[in-house]
Amino acid sequence: MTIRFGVIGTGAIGREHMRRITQKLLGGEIAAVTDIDLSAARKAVEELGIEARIYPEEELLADRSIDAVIITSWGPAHEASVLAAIAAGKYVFVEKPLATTIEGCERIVQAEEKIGRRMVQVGYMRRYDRGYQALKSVVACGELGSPLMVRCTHRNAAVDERYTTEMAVLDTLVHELDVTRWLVGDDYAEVQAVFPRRTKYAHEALQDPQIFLLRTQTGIVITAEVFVNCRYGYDIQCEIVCEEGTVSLPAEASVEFKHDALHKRAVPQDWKLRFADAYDAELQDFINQVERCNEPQGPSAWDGYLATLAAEACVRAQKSQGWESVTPGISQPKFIAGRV
Ligand SMILES: NC(=O)C1=CN([C@@H]2O[C@H](COP(=O)(O)OP(=O)(O)OC[C@H]3O[C@@H](n4cnc5c(N)ncnc54)[C@H](O)[C@@H]3O)[C@@H](O)[C@H]2O)C=CC1
Ligand SMILES: O=C1[C@H](O)[C@H](O)[C@@H](O)[C@H](O)[C@H]1O
Repeated sequence: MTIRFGVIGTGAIGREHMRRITQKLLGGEIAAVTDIDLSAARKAVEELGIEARIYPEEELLADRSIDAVIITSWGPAHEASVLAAIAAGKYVFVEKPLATTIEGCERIVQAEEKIGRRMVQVGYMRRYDRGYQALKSVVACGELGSPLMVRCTHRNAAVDERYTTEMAVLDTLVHELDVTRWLVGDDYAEVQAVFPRRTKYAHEALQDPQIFLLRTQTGIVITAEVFVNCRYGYDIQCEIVCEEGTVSLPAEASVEFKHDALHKRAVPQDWKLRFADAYDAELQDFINQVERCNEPQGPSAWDGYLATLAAEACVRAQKSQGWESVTPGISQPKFIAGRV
């Protein structure tokens, strides 16, 4: 059976996911697309050279021939589309964030709870990256003892004038917020923000770089740096310090040069390439589960809620410069309990 997908939002990553499902992955096809700007949807279909229906979101979600939806619209639009897709009985892959408000995430978690099964997978693709999966295996097997500290770095070469101080959390740090709790198997208790000296390459309204301290419920302390005008490339680092040793995310495989008295290797420049295999793996997993009428196995609505909850506390910490607590307002659904 080929899973017929409807895509909601045909911008940068929406087109990326349409291309990978059409040209690379197995078992899925793009049967319908929509966008708040239908001409953008039409252009995306034409560029990909596929036959797909183009119609408003309401019609797409009412179309019984569509098995599942992929939501790659602008973050604030996610909640409404996810809730409508669940109500229409369609499986949902939604790009991060699950929703841009805690209340929106709670409504989605409760909508799933009402039907008693998972329908949603959130696009926190780093859990599908082989390097992060290797990190998690080492921590989980306990050969280094318990994790005590984690050091993360999330650096982009440059961002434009529209990028804000809050987006450093809501768009960027949110990847570390999801993947780190998954790596150490522990949830956050409190967070703090520290602002170093600003780089001259940050536009006037942007604090850059930023450092976040997060303490988990068992006392693990995570230092997460976000630096979005680092100039030299897209540099993602993660080191976990345990009682008897450390384990680090491997650098992406790339050739090494020894030339002209220098020993050098390339730094990745683009998140699309750095995590290309992880995007493929998360969507192939989603396709496979939907094909078997199984619940999605990737990051759940509950994971998406906890990421947004921590992100919201980080945004509060940006303003207060003090410790801000991370306290869930709802309980974990029973059908998700114990799954990390
Ligand atoms: N997992 C990852 O590594 C990445 C995730 N993302 C996430 O994907 C989402 C989209 O990001 P981009 O593709 O970079 O944005 P974009 O701005 O390139 O595309 C967004 C598209 O959504 C459409 N749109 C906006 N509101 C809509 C609505 N209410 N209904 C339908 N369509 C609507 C816009 O017209 C546009 O075509 C964001 O949530 C972003 O955080 C983006 C880049 C990487
Ligand atoms: O989701 C993403 C990308 O995956 C990059 O990791 C971030 O740097 C970017 O800010 C965000 O849009």
